Amino acid sequence: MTKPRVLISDKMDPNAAKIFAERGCDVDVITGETPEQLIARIGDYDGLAIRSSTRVTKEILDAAPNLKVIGRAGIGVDNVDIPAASAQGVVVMNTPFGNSITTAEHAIAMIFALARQIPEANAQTQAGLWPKNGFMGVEVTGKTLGLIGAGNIGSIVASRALGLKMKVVAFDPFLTEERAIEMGVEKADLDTLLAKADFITLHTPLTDQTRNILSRENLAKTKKGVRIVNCARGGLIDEAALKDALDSGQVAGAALDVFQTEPAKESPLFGTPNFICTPHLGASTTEAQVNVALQVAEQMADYLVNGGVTNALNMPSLSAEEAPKLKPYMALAENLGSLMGQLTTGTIPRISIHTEGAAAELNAKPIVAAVLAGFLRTQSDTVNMVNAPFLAKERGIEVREVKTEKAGDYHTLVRVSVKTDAGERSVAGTLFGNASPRLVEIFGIGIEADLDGHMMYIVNEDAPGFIGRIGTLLGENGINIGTFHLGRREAGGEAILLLSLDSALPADVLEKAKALPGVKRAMRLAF
Ligand SMILES: NC(=O)c1ccc[n+]([C@@H]2O[C@H](COP(=O)([O-])OP(=O)(O)OC[C@H]3O[C@@H](n4cnc5c(N)ncnc54)[C@H](O)[C@@H]3O)[C@@H](O)[C@H]2O)c1
Ligand SMILES: O=C(O)CC[C@@H](O)C(=O)O
Repeated sequence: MTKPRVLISDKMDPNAAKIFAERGCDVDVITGETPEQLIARIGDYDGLAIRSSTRVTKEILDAAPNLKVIGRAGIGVDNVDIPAASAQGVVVMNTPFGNSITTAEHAIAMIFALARQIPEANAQTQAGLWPKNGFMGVEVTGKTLGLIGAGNIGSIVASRALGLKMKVVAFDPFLTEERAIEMGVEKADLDTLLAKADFITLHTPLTDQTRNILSRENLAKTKKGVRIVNCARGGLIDEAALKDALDSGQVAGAALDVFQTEPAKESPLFGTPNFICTPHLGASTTEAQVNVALQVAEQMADYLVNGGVTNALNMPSLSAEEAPKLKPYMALAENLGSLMGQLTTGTIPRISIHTEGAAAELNAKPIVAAVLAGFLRTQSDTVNMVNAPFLAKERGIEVREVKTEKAGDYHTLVRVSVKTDAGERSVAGTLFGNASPRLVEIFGIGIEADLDGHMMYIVNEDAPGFIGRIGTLLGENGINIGTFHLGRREAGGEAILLLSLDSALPADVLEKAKALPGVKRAMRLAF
């Protein structure tokens, strides 16, 4: 088996390259390239490991037919076009915890830097001014910290602030009352936070809801003399309004690690008294960079080598322990989806995936994704488990998951049903010996068959002599039958025949099969 190839395109701790090599990947470290250079190179790689400098655009993805995974050594993935990656079936992963402590500590450092004006005092002291009387600070003890965003980083900031004897008021629409109590913070709405906080620190992603969360209007609602820290994302604060608020004294100090446009080589805020900044250094500690580099390499190698999925933003997680257990189910699910896709025509408004018995105890998301991939691959050969759920949504297909823990006739069963113009139709399969996928039902008719390679599907009237006729037709045309499976509703009623063939069925032979007496439907299948 050829080794997966990985490109590390941003400056990253050398442990990442070491881990990739140890886990069976060929790795190249080529940083600082232009987008054009990356476009020329990326076609050779299965994995791309990045920090924040590489922008993974649709143009780069279009030039990357072999790419399977993008790994962000860090949290924010705003430099990756995730919809384009998903559409192309590329998994996007991040390392959501590796730099949280470091970034939280940067926010705390910024709070102190503002409270005691350390950068400016340092600059003037080193300029020989000894400005002993120019820098009257404030204590943080007893002050109220307004936390906007109480996730991983926000909650670490809150615990550090509580240790510094600050009171913490948090605004986060997803923060429950119980979690707020556990964190020791007061849950508040945004206006209350703005009115109460002596310091405000932001820890949300940049979304349509959080963009300009500190807008001109909201800055005007703050307590006069508030100090503001942003170590999350540029765009959360209206920078022009912040400049005016600093000038007017409404805001006594502001510390930004992140800017609306980065790299921020110029800004109206530069040079404003009581404004301090760092060049997106929130995650820049030795510890955090080792953490995220190790994590991203482990996660990406696990995916490329074993199929394990951790911290993916566009695919359900699948641990390396779960992967082997789920693997035969995913093969079964994909085959059932593919069978259904080949047997049905017209628009499909709904697909239901029903797991029963042992299958119902498993993580259903990968099974569902595999059914959809199999189903949609009959319409497009670029479909995989990553983009299938997005494509299904795009095509207006409602996807339902149903679980029945009690086993029926089979100890484990996956059933795929679709809504068609002719009503609900379903196919079902099981695993023999917990390992071998086996079809057990087509459209209400019991039939046991392996779905593999070239196959032929026939619906006919159950009558004597039919099997001989089809055998003769195939034999006369040099087509060898591998396996032969029969099922019927009742004697003399509708019967189905599934044949595995040693070679593809030519179109003219298919036409002759369709013309045989009693044949209602005949088609080629491929798995
Ligand atoms: N400066 C840096 O170098 C650096 C380093 C790491 C992370 N970050 C950034 O810090 C931010 C926070 O990271 P995290 O790991 O804590 O993320 P997280 O997902 O754990 O937490 C984000 C929190 O924001 C909350 N939130 C979402 N929408 C909100 C809204 N409209 N109003 C208020 N709260 C809202 C969420 O409920 C969640 O609790 C991210 O933007 C990340 O990219 C920056
Ligand atoms: O890689 C970096 O230095 C920045 C990381 C940070 O912005 C993140 O979102 O993790």
